Amino acid sequence: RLLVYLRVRPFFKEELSDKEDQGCVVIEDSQVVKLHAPKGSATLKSSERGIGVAVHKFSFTQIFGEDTSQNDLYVDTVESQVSDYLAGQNALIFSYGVTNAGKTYTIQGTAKDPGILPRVLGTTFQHIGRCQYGGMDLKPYLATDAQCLGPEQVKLEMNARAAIFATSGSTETGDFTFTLWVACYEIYNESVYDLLQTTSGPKSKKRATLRVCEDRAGSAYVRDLKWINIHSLEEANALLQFGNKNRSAASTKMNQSSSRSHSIFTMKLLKINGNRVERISEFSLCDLAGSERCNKTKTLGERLKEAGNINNSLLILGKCITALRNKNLTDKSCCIPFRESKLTKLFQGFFCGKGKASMIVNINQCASNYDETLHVMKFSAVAKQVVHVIPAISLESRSPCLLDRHGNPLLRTTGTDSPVPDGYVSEEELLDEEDDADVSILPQEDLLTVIENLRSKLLAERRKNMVQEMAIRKEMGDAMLQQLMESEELLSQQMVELKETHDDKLENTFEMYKEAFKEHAYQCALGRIGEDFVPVQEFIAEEEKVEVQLENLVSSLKPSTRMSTTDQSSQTVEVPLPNKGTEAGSEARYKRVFTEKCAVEKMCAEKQELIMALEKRLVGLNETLRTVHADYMDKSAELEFLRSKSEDQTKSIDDLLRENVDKDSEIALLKEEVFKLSQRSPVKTKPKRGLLANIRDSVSSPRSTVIGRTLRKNVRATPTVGGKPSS
Ligand SMILES: Nc1ncnc2c1ncn2[C@@H]1O[C@H](COP(=O)(O)OP(=O)(O)OP(=O)(O)O)[C@@H](O)[C@H]1O
Repeated sequence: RLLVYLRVRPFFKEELSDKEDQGCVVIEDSQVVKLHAPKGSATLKSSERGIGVAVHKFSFTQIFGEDTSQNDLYVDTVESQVSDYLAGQNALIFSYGVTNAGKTYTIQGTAKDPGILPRVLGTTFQHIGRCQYGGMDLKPYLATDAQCLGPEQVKLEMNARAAIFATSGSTETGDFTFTLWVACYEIYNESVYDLLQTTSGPKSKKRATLRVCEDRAGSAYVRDLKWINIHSLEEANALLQFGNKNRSAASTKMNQSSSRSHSIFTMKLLKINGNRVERISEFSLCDLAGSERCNKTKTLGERLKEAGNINNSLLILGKCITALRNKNLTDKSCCIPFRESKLTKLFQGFFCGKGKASMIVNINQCASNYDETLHVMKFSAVAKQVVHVIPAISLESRSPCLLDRHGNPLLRTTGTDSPVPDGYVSEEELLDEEDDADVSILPQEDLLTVIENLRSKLLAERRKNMVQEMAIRKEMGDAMLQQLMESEELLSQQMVELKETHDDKLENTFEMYKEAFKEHAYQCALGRIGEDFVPVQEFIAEEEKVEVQLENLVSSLKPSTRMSTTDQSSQTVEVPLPNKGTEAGSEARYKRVFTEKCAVEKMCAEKQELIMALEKRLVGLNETLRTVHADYMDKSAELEFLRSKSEDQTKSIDDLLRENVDKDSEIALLKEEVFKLSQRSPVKTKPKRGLLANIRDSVSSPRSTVIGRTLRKNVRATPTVGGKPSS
């Protein structure tokens, strides 16, 4: 079985302060972990709608919590594979997870706390000890073989070493039996780049891309990859640094894409007996690109590009792993789409008997990453069920072939020879050589086979492209739909918020008016009280005075009634006139009342001003209200537009899917037709150039339309009249 380990990264301080710790990852025991969907995650929302569940349970070969040291991880995961590698087996370790989950930390580690790779190198050098092969003339060749280099080539190898280590590269000679060669490369956007390439040309020069080819036995290798012979752990570390520097320099050019490229470090250990290479074992470590599905913040254009390339490798890896799990393979690997990406092409051997592969899954525990982490875990669950169904090839049958400096077989080492006949050129190599070799020199049967192969390859390629396009379109459609749904949700949320603030504002305004009116009424009442108010003592004093005056009046009237009426004219009626003291009191009272009246008037004027200001504010608020209302109407219209657009998109996706189904059936028909034609018509030997042109024509236009193909076929099938084509 494929060994699948899980490593959980500890939280960073910033993550804790951002409340990322919501108990999403719960390690039950050394093999079982539970994932709890946090608030706001799509998983939780779906589960609330009755789709899926909020808690998932996963099991692994072994789980490493956040306290696991680099050494413990190494000992428990890789050490046994390193022992196998030193004994001659091949091994592959790859790390998988989202960006920032700790993949690079696990593979490379830090200077203080080295990861798996430096530890593997350390163990290897410990094993080799002083038994190193002194020369530099035995080097790995293609996928599994070795080459004996001539003096000139050795010189070149020494220069390559010197360019990296800045030393002469000379080594002591002695009784050595091992030699270690390493290479380092990355795959970005389906292009392979050498990370040990020393730049000699202009800085702006584009990095050279390398090709993935197959050797005679069908094993994949990277052509022209730089292999460096290293003699110590220090050299290994220096080389790693060199590779990392190259990677980061390139990543700035590629828009910080280091986490979106797969970086692979491969070492080949040659065991040498005298001047014979007894065996070669390979150990590869791959730091995969971040597995996030790029549907969060990227623009559609970017997403399309990456969905079609970088993540395509991961997609194909996922497909291969799923197919490996599903298929009970016997000896065929054709159903597994290894060839659909560079990464899987290179990994293929490890799933088909070349060696053992194991995967370290890295996750962080952040709530905001939950959905992506769940995706990673689901992938891992499938991977864990992969069984290495093809038995490992025995060491004897893997004895390398030794070639001379020109690549011709020098001598066969022990073990059974490869069943592949000498002079056999693999299809891949044939295609690779297409630019500089004339295939028409091949015998007729071979040519026919090549044509057949090319034709089926072309069809497969077209089909693959179509399927890929469909997948991309579907992903795009889903992403757009998701985006539309999100914006719809956002807009309705905004609307609710707008309504709420609007209501709040209205309520505030009403309250303000109410208060103002209350205040106004109160002030008016106060004013009225001020006008009518007479202090009680004054009132009583006044009452007493009136009584006294009345009494005076009554008493003064009494004698006059006793007098004759004739005297009435001369009689002076004593009208009670205010005495001096009473006059002064009235004046004072008048003054006080007047002052109070003035104060009240002033207060009234102020209140009037306040009312005016409030009225003005009310007008302003009404204006805002009107604007908000207009905004609201606009947003509603926009929402309506987006909704109808989304419906259109869904409709067009449906059309495309339908179209693709039609295309599939068309391909099937064409295939049938081709098959019938090839059976019906005896093959005519065509002139070399013409045939080559035909092959090139059919190979060089994989994207030509169905109509184009039909036309070509018709032209070829046109009957000839007197040896000349009829018009
Ligand atoms: N187990 C761990 N213990 C302590 N720190 C860790 C651990 N794992 C990762 N880190 C730290 O977390 C950060 C991110 O890790 P790393 O760069 O390895 O993530 P990654 O998955 O490789 O990201 P990318 O895909 O971008 O390369 C680094 O600073 C690393 O030092």
